[in-house]
Amino acid sequence: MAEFMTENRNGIGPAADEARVPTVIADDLHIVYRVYGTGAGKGSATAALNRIVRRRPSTGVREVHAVKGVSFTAHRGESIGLIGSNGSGKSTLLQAVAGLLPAESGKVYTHGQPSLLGVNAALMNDLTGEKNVILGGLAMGMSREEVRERYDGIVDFSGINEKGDFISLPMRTYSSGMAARLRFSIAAAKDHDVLLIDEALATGDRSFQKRSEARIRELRKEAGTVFLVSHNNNSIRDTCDRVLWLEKGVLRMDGPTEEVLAAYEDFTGA
Ligand SMILES: Nc1ncnc2c1ncn2[C@@H]1O[C@H](COP(=O)(O)OP(=O)(O)OP(=O)(O)O)[C@@H](O)[C@H]1O
Repeated sequence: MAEFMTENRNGIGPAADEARVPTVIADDLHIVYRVYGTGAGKGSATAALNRIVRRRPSTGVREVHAVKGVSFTAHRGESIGLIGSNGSGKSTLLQAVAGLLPAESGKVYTHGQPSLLGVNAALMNDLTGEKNVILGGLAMGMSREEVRERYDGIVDFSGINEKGDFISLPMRTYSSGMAARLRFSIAAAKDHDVLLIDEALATGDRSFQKRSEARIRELRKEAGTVFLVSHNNNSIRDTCDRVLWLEKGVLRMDGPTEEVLAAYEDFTGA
């Protein structure tokens, strides 16, 4: 890994690079999804039954090459935005950094345990918000004592109780925005080595977004690295100092937020 630590892909000189601690290194990373049973026109139940009866293998494996040779080095204290058109590979890259998707080739190195905070982060719908706060805290490695100490802070931050005592109701009674806010609040209660956020900010209302942006800035100060996937350029502008722009799985640009956003806005005509 040492050889990657001096690598300079962010326009920063080797001396400055050495002083900084790398937290995530992606080295020529390729991610390929395989979708089985996609033989054109052969997806019907009758066709499947015929194949089973004749003991023929299922037709067609379609490969989706979602991330193509991406390399970058992230450092402690950085907040990095991931931008790009729909389907450009942002969520896939985030999941690979979180260790949830295997690399087809290339490698991801991480310092510490990355935590993925996405709109799909698993909370239990049938349990109350209160129980989910406790379980979520324990699942992130907090002690019972720490969870107890931070419980009120998490609930206040989420704003779930602003419109009544929702925290004692099952999560299935929450709107999607409320659920996303609670997820963010649980995850943000802990100092993460590497915090990966997928569109979480887009789901809350404006005042919650402001609070989350402030919390992301704090997390950065507390020496973590934050990755944020968002289609909202203003959220990226407010929170990130560096941006990776993916297009069709390829890392098209990696640099300071304003430079990359300007090029991206040119590209999208925004
Ligand atoms: N589970 C999956 N199986 C097969 N293909 C997938 C799967 N998930 C994503 N893909 C494909 O991988 C590519 C990248 O998808 P990904 O979700 O990473 O893009 P994205 O940049 O996050 O998109 P968006 O901005 O729309 O959320 C797309 O072509 C998508 O169709």
